[in-house]
Amino acid sequence: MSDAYSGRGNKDRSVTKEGGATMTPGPQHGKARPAPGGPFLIGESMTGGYGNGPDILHECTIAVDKGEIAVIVGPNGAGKSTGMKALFGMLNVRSGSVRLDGEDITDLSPQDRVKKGMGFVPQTHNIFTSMSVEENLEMGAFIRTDDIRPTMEQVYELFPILKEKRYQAAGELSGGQRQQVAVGRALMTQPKVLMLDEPTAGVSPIVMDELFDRIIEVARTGLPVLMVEQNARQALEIADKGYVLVQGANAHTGTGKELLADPEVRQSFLGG
Ligand SMILES: Nc1ncnc2c1ncn2[C@@H]1O[C@H](COP(=O)(O)OP(=O)(O)OP(=O)(O)O)[C@@H](O)[C@H]1O
Repeated sequence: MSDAYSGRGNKDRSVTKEGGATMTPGPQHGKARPAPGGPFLIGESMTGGYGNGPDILHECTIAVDKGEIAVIVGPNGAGKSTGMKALFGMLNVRSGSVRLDGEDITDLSPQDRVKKGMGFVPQTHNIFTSMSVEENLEMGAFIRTDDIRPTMEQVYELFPILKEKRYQAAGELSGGQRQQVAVGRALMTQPKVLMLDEPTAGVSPIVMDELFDRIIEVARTGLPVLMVEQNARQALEIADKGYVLVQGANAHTGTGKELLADPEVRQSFLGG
């Protein structure tokens, strides 16, 4: 049983009781099973903050495994984005560690983490607005030296509207389409794990549902997806694993289903 799954932060009030959890949770979008050596990507007991500033994260543990969708939810300012940034190497992690496929990457730069297989889509400024859709995808593949066209075709298959608009400036697209460009751009590196910071920010409920469908499709290919979401209820519905963060610490951890059914989570974070 992995500590990460039950959340090791000492304030964690996991709905999944220590030792009692099962590793076949929720929707289970992919066929892959969790590796015996621990989750594919894990930030374990991360404590840290920005620069020399105060700690924002307090022994925060976040993990995602192959074929899974893991979501981070919680109130505004809880440290959700900060948790993602810590995993991606954009934060000073003062204690705790980050491991990718069993390798300790705590000291690697974001650039080196990309080379190791991390795909990260930040919350804002995640596309080049004056460039065409296709140029954005090409930019995404900048670290590759092999033929990128098959990957581009896969992205166009996943997001057909992008193929239609491939010569259009990305800045002219709708909010939901821009998010598709951002996700597509990250997929162009052929990442081993995909991290999305609020992929549905500012889009309509219908577009949100569509984006979630595409994200499920991505996860079904076996690619682990970790995302921060404001739309907690909808995100937990598609989550194999959910983390509720409060004040930079794990407050509740469980399968999406478990969290949705937990009276305290419902009361405090899902509007009853
Ligand atoms: N670049 C930064 N430098 C210093 N402090 C920051 C920085 N970014 C965020 N913070 C602080 O870290 C805390 C957590 O912010 P964070 O953006 O991680 O929360 P969040 O849960 O993602 O919130 P939201 O849902 O509003 O996006 C806040 O107190 C915020 O002011």
